[in-house]
Amino acid sequence: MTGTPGMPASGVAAVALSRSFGPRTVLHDVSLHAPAGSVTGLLGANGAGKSTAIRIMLGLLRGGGQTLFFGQPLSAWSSPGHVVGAVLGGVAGHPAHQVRTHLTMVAKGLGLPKSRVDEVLDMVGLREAAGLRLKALSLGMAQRVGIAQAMLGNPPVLILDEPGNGLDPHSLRWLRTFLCDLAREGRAVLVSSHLLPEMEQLADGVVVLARGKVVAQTTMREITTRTGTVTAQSPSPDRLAALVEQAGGTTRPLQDGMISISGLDRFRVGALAAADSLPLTWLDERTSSLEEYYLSVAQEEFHIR
Ligand SMILES: Nc1ncnc2c1ncn2[C@@H]1O[C@H](COP(=O)(O)OP(=O)(O)OP(=O)(O)O)[C@@H](O)[C@H]1O
Repeated sequence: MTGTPGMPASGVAAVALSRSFGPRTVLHDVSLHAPAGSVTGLLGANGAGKSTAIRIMLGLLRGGGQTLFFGQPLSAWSSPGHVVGAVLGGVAGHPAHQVRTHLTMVAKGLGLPKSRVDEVLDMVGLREAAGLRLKALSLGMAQRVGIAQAMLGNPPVLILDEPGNGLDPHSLRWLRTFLCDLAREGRAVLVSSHLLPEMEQLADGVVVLARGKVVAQTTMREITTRTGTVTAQSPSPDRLAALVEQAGGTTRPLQDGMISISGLDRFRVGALAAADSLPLTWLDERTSSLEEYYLSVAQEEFHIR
């Protein structure tokens, strides 16, 4: 594997994706990296460009830029189905075909034995439903069949476009566990979504798209640690505020001698108070949610143009 200078050789990396429909540019210079061994969330409001970016990455839609799968463009791999599995919503098969028939046809196209169909059906917990016709599948079952199909070639990269849409809580939990397990096995999993609480539990890293541009790419760990808020209460709130501000934090008075502190974590605040023999009657730290982070970086989405 040779790779391309400046582009990550692990997982899937897209550089400078762009696309216009007529005079309208809907993707501008979008670059993102979904590393191996983790789940990366591609977040954005309706129309932000998530599906367009994914389709260009998969070579299903023409567009500018380049996408590398483990260092190589998809066209350089002899069998793309063994490199990337895609779940783009629904099952693209004949509605009258049974699940097993459909998957067997796809497996054949990939040069895989019939036994692989049973393996992927077991993987998604659908062995019992193998005889159902595609048109009879519930939304959750259809999503699992789509995932089984994507997993036939045992690809190291899985890309899913809004896989959680319309799923009930059981199916959502199943999906979350399944995708996390795939990532722990070393695969790169890229998932687009606007379900922020769901992504908060699922993703290791996020890329935020707003109006066709990447406005942030970071890890969940960064989000929850960097933007936390500490609340502290002391009999001398002014003294505590002065200590915090001298140490580089910012403070805001609340009710009952409480102050809200940002820029320092609770350990630092506790240590500052102890060093000054200042009693604390309350000390609490609340980490930021993905939703708060998302709204802070993608806030222009809500400006009326
Ligand atoms: N074939 C097309 N012709 C014209 N405009 C299109 C076409 N496909 C997408 N668009 C436009 O491109 C923009 C991005 O669409 P895209 O489907 O990629 O967004 P998205 O983030 O996936 O949104 P959603 O969450 O609603 O699926 C939208 O404004 C959409 O209307």
